[in-house]
Amino acid sequence: MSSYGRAFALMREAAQDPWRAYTRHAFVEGIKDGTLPRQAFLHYLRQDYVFLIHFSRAWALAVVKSETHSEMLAASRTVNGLISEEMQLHIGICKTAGISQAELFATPERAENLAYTRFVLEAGYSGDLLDLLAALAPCVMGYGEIGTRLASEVTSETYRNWIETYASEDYQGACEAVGELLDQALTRRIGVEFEVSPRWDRLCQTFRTATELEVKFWQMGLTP
Ligand SMILES: Cc1ncc(C[n+]2csc(CCO)c2C)c(N)n1
Repeated sequence: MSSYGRAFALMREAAQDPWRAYTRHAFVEGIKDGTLPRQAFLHYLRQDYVFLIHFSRAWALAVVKSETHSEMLAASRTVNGLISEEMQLHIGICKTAGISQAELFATPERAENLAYTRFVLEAGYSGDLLDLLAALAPCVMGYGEIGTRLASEVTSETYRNWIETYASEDYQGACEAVGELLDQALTRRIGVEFEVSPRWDRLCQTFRTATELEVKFWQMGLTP
């Protein structure tokens, strides 16, 4: 996991239990072995589409909270990747499954979904780039970790497309870029020994809460 950076490895370690519940959730295992009901997957995708709208807004806020050109570049690349690739992927899969764009756009937002994205946005509104990135990191790196593991353990063709998206070199590169952004943003604002600063515990707590909200998001996926 060191390819996702030093800060991520430390935050992940501090949130070990929820991290495991997130990356090895029954929903994820159902994607791996193909036992996840199609209806649950499509319900998840529709909610995820709404999720990505607000996540794109949160990454746009990261551009606002940037202090250097390289931070702006990394954040704006993620905004672009989200809107032009990840959201398009969802529209495409839903279309193939017979869900129109109009239907997708009209998806009522579930409370678990709202809680997660507004928590992230609030971390950014009231804090600086570090608070925001600590809330954003579990989403980005968690899917990177899930994608890599599932690509090597997959036993079914059913959800191979989804797995390949997150296992792809492209996506793994995006995770590495966010890991580097997090390390550099911390070093710039706190110093190289950021993990001994008074801010560190609170940043780890934000990371942990976002991880717990990812667990609840999977759980929501299992209850259409
Ligand atoms: C609930 C939920 N959590 C994480 C992701 C994955 N994801 C969302 S934004 C982003 C960063 C830009 O690539 C990534 C990887 C998702 N789709 N849905």
